[in-house]
Amino acid sequence: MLAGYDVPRGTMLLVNVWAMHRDPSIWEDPEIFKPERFENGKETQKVLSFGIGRRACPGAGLSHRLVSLALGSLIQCFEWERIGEECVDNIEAPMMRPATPLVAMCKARPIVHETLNAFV
Ligand code: HEM
Repeated sequence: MLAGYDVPRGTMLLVNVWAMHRDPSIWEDPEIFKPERFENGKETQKVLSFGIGRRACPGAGLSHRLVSLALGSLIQCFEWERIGEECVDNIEAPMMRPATPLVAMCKARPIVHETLNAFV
């Protein structure tokens, strides 16, 4: 029995986490980018990107660190610029890709040259 439904043993259940993460009965302004909603651990228990419970992703801690490191490095080491004036298109294509690719220009910041020069 699961949420009132009789689910036979061995049934494969697919959870629509995409829809749950955009459910207005669970989130305030679900479509708005509001990273502050997660400040001080608020709302983090509602994020299911890594699953939940006994079969949750054991790589979640590693992934959080790696994504933070990669994003931080991209921001710290490069200056980023859009190459057009059009607004960023948030419409998604299947598999959560943007429907229109975001094309940007990046330029290494001086810290990158200084760091690389230190090794030559
Ligand atoms: C952004 C990166 C990642 C995401 C979004 C992600 C997401 C997930 C999800 C949704 C599951 C299924 C949980 C469930 O069945 O309820 C899972 C399972 C799993 N993940 Fe990840 N994962 C990521 C990275 C990693 C990494 C880096 C590792 C290993 C180093 C890893 C190892 C595993 C393993 C072994 C399972 C199976 C756990 C089990 O069935 O008991 N994942 N992951």
